[in-house]
Amino acid sequence: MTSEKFDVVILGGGNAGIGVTGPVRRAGMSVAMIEADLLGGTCPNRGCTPKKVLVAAGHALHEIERASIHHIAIGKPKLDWAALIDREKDMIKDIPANLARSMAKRDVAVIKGHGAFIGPNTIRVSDRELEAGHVVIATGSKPRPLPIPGAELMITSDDMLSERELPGSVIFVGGGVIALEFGHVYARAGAEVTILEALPQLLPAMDADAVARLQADSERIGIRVRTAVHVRRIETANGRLRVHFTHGGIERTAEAERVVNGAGRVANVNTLNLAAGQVEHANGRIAIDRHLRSTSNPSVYVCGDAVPTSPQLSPIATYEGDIVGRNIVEGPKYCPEYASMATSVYTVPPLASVGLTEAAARQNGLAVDVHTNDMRDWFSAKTYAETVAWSKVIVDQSTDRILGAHFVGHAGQELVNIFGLAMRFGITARQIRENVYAYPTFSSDIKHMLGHG
Ligand SMILES: Cc1cc2nc3c(=O)[nH]c(=O)nc-3n(C[C@H](O)[C@H](O)[C@H](O)COP(=O)(O)OP(=O)(O)OC[C@H]3O[C@@H](n4cnc5c(N)ncnc54)[C@H](O)[C@@H]3O)c2cc1C
Ligand SMILES: NC(=O)c1ccc[n+]([C@@H]2O[C@H](COP(=O)([O-])OP(=O)(O)OC[C@H]3O[C@@H](n4cnc5c(N)ncnc54)[C@H](O)[C@@H]3O)[C@@H](O)[C@H]2O)c1
Repeated sequence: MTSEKFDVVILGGGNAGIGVTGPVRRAGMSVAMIEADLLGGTCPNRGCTPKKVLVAAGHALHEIERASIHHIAIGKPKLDWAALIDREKDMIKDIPANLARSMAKRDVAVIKGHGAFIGPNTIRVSDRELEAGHVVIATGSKPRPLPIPGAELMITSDDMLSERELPGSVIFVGGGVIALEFGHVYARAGAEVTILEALPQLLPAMDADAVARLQADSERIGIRVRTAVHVRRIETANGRLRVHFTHGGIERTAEAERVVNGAGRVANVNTLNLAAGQVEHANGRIAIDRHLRSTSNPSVYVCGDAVPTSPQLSPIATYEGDIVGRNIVEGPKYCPEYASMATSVYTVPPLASVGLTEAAARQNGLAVDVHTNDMRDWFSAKTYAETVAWSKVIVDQSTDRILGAHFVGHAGQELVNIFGLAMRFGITARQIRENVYAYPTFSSDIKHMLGHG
């Protein structure tokens, strides 16, 4: 076996891995990227992008549901699920080839196959051995394996994005982002949806008041939600699936055609032979320092969903990849900063969030002004007949800076970015209020969301 030499070998060609290539190639380093499956990874092929195509259809159904408020008469809509899945697949089909072209243009050697360590600076892929100055682990995440009998009967988000037949009923184990986003699409398409969440609150990391609004609107469209459950086992029953769980100390069951693993995702690092790479890890979590570097092997960096401590989001994967790339070029100088990273749960209406929740701000002992608004009576919300239009903005009393902003509906998935920008660049609540906004837009409501100062 011959050994090839590269300055940087990247394991994984998703957002994180691609993010690394910019800085290291600009510095003239030689780069190999090993990708076992589709270039682009989860976000464009099995995540954000195809999911949003389904969400857009759910949004259209939501608008149709409220057409009568605008005095538009429409018959009962009928969604052709198989055609929708075909549309989704068609929209993403060229992405891996386009990315391959862009990596070739960047002079990145893309190698197809599964890479794993055979030494601290050596990676094997098929019958090739790559000697690397630096190795980057950008291998993403996979659904959390659940240690319960019948776990193998569950499907995953990958299956939901591919199955051309709409199931009549679905149970989600876990009430996080995947359950809510897909649950909204399925419920609007006509499926019975049940969500079983272990903790007392859906979307446990999100602001409790925002989640309460979203839960109420999810129940309005027929989604059954049970929180604080303990899922015990799953079994087949007359061609369906039966989930056994306890709720309030009482044994219960729920049945559906499909049961989905929506219980979170864990770093996909267990087939990398980390021991051979001298990469310290415990329970599937690689030990890293604040520069995203392995604490035991200084040649190894980690970025994206494979990082066990940061939010698993596509822009964060790209951002961490860029930081790792810059740390490889300049030495370990840069640390990721997550405080102003906005995120959105693409339900219809969406829940969008940036910064601290109210509970976290209060736990930190900060003196805060909390501006909460139910905006359903505001002109903009009434114009569009919004079912939920809610905001909460948390402002630091001493600095007048934004600490957190949370929205349900009211174009919150767009407005949240304005608040992320304000947080990142220290724009104060007063300055946000003073800005002049195009009218009538949802953004023009921002100044009213912040009270009168
Ligand atoms: C259903 C779903 C919807 C989502 N929606 C959103 C959203 O709307 N917004 C958002 O911000 N985030 C969303 N996410 C999260 C987002 O997709 C991820 O955070 C992001 O894609 C992570 O990028 P990554 O590069 O770290 O990992 P990935 O994109 O998963 O890339 C890792 C790559 O490594 C490859 N690989 C793994 N092991 C090896 C190996 N040993 N050798 C070679 N290659 C290997 C894999 O094949 C994969 O291509 C969603 C996720 C899911 C599952
Ligand atoms: N819009 C987006 O940005 C988006 C969309 C989809 C997925 N994602 C990413 O993908 C990742 C995975 O999504 P997800 O929804 O699977 O995870 P999640 O972390 O959002 O939610 C998992 C939920 O499952 C619960 N849970 C865990 N074990 C359980 C059990 N045994 N029984 C019942 N409930 C259980 C958790 O308490 C949590 O509420 C997320 O981290 C998210 O960042 C992002």
